Amino acid sequence: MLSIVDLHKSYGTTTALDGVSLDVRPGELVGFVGANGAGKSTTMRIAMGLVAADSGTVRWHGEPLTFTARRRFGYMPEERGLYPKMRVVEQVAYFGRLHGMSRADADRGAAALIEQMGVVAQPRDFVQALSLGNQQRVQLAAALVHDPELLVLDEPFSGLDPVGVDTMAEVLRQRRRAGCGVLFSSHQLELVERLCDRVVIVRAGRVVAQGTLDELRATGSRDALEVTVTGTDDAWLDALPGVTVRERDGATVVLALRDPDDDQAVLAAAARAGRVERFGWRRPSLAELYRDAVSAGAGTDTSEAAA
Ligand SMILES: Nc1ncnc2c1ncn2[C@@H]1O[C@H](COP(=O)(O)OP(=O)(O)OP(=O)(O)O)[C@@H](O)[C@H]1O
Repeated sequence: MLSIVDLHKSYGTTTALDGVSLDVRPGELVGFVGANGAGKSTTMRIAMGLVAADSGTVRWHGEPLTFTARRRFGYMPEERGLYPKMRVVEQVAYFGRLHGMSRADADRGAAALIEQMGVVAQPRDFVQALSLGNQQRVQLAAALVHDPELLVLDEPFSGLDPVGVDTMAEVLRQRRRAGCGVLFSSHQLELVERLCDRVVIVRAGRVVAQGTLDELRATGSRDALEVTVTGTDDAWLDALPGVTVRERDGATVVLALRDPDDDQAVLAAAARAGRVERFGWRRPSLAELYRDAVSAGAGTDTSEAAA
């Protein structure tokens, strides 16, 4: 297990990290989300030993991280790091050898991964001749070739086409099944919601929420009531105390109820006003949970470390 504990990091007067703690367990996909500049890349760089923290620790299975342990990690940096004048398979195999693989194993592993990642290229093509999305697939292959125990991926989905996203997601699921822990950052919250076992939300260098989606739902946004009524305007809502309109879209309103047991009164009022086409509770999406967590005053951390 990777344990990141209370990382602090400043660049001059800019506080990049202000006490970030998170864990990544074997066989677990953890989504790392937060606004631009929130501190995701800095956390990942410190975990990979590329940047020194001002304070805090990074542990691997309870021990301080060593160079040998880090060789068992796979990393996809945000700034990417391919050699443009190397050929595609040669490039991936090179990363394998850097992680201690024999030439034969690295060559074999590289060729298999290039195929699995669906890279559109000839083996003898130079990396620089590939489209950005294909370079990104090569970059993931380079992070995976030595069969790492932990993957740290900085925005692996950005810039991929929909098929590339599916391929990348399936590869990550496979690694999870094989017991690999995965920490990846992303701004694509629907994807994170679909893929992750746990989510860590960071804001201005602090973790403001972390846990499974159910844990976040238990402490974050309450469920919303979605009602579609035709043949009327919104006036039927006026007489309902304790009901707030969160969203409106044509005949559909999304409501927050102070007392969830008032839902039957809402249904009765809607039926009196017009034709009720749809009525039901909706669980908050990760996007809604995220908005709640990063809004001022949020501070929900359901991790054991925070308990
Ligand atoms: N090398 C650096 N020198 C100075 N400031 C830096 C450096 N690296 C990061 N920062 C600052 O630290 C803060 C955190 O940046 P970081 O790149 O970790 O955010 P992020 O969450 O990865 O953002 P994004 O989603 O845009 O990639 C930002 O204010 C950034 O400007």
